[in-house]
Amino acid sequence: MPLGTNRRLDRANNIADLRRLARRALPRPIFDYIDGGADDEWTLARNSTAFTDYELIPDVLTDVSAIRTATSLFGQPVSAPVMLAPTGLTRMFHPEAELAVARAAAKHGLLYSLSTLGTTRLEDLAAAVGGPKVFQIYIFKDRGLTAEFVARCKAAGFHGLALTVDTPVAGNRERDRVNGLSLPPKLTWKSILSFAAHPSWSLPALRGSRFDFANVSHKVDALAAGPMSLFDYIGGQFDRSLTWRDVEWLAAEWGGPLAVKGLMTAEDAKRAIGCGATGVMVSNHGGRQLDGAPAPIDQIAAVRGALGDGPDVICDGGIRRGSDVIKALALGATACSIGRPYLYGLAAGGEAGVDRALTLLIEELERTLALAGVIDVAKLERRHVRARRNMAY
Ligand SMILES: Cc1cc2nc3c(=O)[nH]c(=O)nc-3n(C[C@H](O)[C@H](O)[C@H](O)COP(=O)(O)O)c2cc1C
Ligand SMILES: CC(C)CC(=O)C(=O)O
Repeated sequence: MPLGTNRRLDRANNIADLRRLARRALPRPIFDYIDGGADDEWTLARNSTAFTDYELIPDVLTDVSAIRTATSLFGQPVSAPVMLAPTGLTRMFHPEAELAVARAAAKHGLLYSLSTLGTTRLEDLAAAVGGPKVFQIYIFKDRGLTAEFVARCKAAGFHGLALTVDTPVAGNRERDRVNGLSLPPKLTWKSILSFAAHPSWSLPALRGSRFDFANVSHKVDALAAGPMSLFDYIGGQFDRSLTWRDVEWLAAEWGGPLAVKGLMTAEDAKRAIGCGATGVMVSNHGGRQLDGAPAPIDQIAAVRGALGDGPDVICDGGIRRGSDVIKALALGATACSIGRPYLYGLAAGGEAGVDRALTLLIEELERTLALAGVIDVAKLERRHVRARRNMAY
């Protein structure tokens, strides 16, 4: 880790500070890949700003000397209602990649999820890091891969699966188009200058591949022909003919905790549970797919209302503060999941940076609970949150 990194991380007071550090650490096309969203990035912005439409209503004089944040997710005990969302291509952001993220999650007792398009083999991750973990599934045109993932996850001891259903085609990420982002990056004068200006990113990149989709590359060698955009990769490989029958098939084949990730409505949430899922991740992929989709936080109360108490309802997207998590829980979520917040930390300082991101969010969450006069996340109720405007929720 470059000298002074720890000091810079310690001085980061919030996720926005870590984002600034990540922006400095990464070549622009790589930062934009993390930070950006689809089309006009309306949904990306809305995911976070929607939290400001809710007020927290505190209780006072409730003796908050002991605060409890523990809960369970995908059937596993976790220390707090925050999980790490799956993110592809993690090695692009730091050479320690998924192992750094999973180690920091395990240190905090939080659930980690590994993407199908991660850059670490699922067996290697499971062998190296204890702690609750979930594998995220993209269904490829080569359907044999899906059955293979299920068998490999069972053998490696993954605790759950998340099936992503919001990516039949790639969202239109214009920052990536403008930057000409490709895998591996094309060497143009502009990209060479950007990489040269960020030696702490570029030198490890020269020593090893940062662009290997480690869990699928034995079957899918699409990148071998040379640089390819993510749009072309997804267009060529992902199966767009998915339907609810595939959820039924996966639930039966896996037989364990399964969340459908990327749905937005109470009706679809009910269908997911009807097909055998044990939970849902209410998500628009962090504003990277359908621009114009509503913010997950605005859908939580309806989804919980439709599902009743049992299933996991995870609010995914836009969370930047511990208080956001508290609002989601009061509206009915079991937990929240975060993507960019930990990736900013990773880019800023590897495992220590992810640790910093998680520490900040958990401290904020505990402080918010104490200030709201609630001693246990399980005791958060609808009356602790109020729509600021005249919103139907
Ligand atoms: C760089 C990046 C890569 C992602 N890769 C995946 C992925 O491989 N599979 C997936 O289901 N979601 C992926 N996502 C979406 C996240 O799982 C999550 O839904 C999103 O980041 C939540 O929004 P947030 O970043 O505001 O927390 C990715 C998000 C980012 C930022
Ligand atoms: C490798 C990508 C398909 C990962 C992803 O889902 C994303 O960039 O949002």
